[in-house]
Amino acid sequence: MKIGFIGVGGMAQAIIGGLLKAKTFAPSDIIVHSHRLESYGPYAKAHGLQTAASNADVAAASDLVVLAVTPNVASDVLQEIEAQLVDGQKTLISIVAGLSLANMANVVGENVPILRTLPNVNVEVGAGMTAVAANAHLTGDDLAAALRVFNTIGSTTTLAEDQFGVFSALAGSSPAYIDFFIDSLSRAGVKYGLSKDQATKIAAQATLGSAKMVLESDKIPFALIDQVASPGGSTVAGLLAMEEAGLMTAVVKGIDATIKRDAGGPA
Ligand SMILES: NC(=O)C1=CN([C@@H]2O[C@H](COP(=O)(O)OP(=O)(O)OC[C@H]3O[C@@H](n4cnc5c(N)ncnc54)[C@H](O)[C@@H]3O)[C@@H](O)[C@H]2O)C=CC1
Ligand SMILES: O=C(O)[C@@H]1CCC=N1
Repeated sequence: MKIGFIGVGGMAQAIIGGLLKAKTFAPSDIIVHSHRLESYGPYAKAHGLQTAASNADVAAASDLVVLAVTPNVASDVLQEIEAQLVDGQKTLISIVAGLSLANMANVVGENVPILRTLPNVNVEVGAGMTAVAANAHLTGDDLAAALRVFNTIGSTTTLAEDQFGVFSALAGSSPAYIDFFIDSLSRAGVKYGLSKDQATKIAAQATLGSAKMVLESDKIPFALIDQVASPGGSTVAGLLAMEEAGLMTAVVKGIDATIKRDAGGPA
């Protein structure tokens, strides 16, 4: 089975990196094309991937065709590959935020099996979180093959398309927000004399462990907060100071802005 990527930017490289680490595909079964050979050529060579001369050539050579371009060019690119997809023999996988199954079918035809996905950058280390929605033509072994791509590089969840906006904020964009939090913790460590490198490792490991506790213990986050905050202790003093500075409101406002922009609002 061959998988082709149209667009070889940050997200496509995160997916390819995860797939290579998980050995889901051999490098020679991954085909790439983007619009600037000088940027994707050296990347493909370094990882032993095949390159194609055009978007249409990627689609012609692949069983799974991953659309990984920015939303503003997605429709034009789909028009370029429509002839390769129209007979319904290949599966189109989109990672484009805000692009619906109906939008895609309007361009490539109603018979094409399509998986709409919204992965996050953590797929690169096999710890991704990907939302998926399949159209009616993607079933059986073809659906299993498309889902396997994302199941080998993290978790997947099937989602109604009208929930992709909130998912995109909570999982697609949130690695940036969580990294912002880790960097803020780390900076506070630097304020008190730790080196940036050591403070970042400490903050990142604490974040990783806390996420594991939420996923693996049967406790909700608030119960875990109470477990850490000793009566009369330092943690409750910190929590109250963070809340006075508006941490929860800041996070919710950030998610509001993310969802608004994903829905086509102003930047
Ligand atoms: N960065 C992230 O964490 C996530 C991104 N996404 C989606 O992934 C898609 C790509 O995002 P990024 O990788 O962040 O952007 P990027 O700007 O890093 O990559 C876009 C790629 O598309 C290529 N491209 C542009 N026009 C093209 C054309 N006409 N034909 C072929 N290739 C073309 C560019 O050369 C580049 O390789 C977007 O639609 C975004 O919504 C989805 C989930 C998470
Ligand atoms: O920033 C963006 O538009 C994309 C969508 C989710 C993550 N990155």
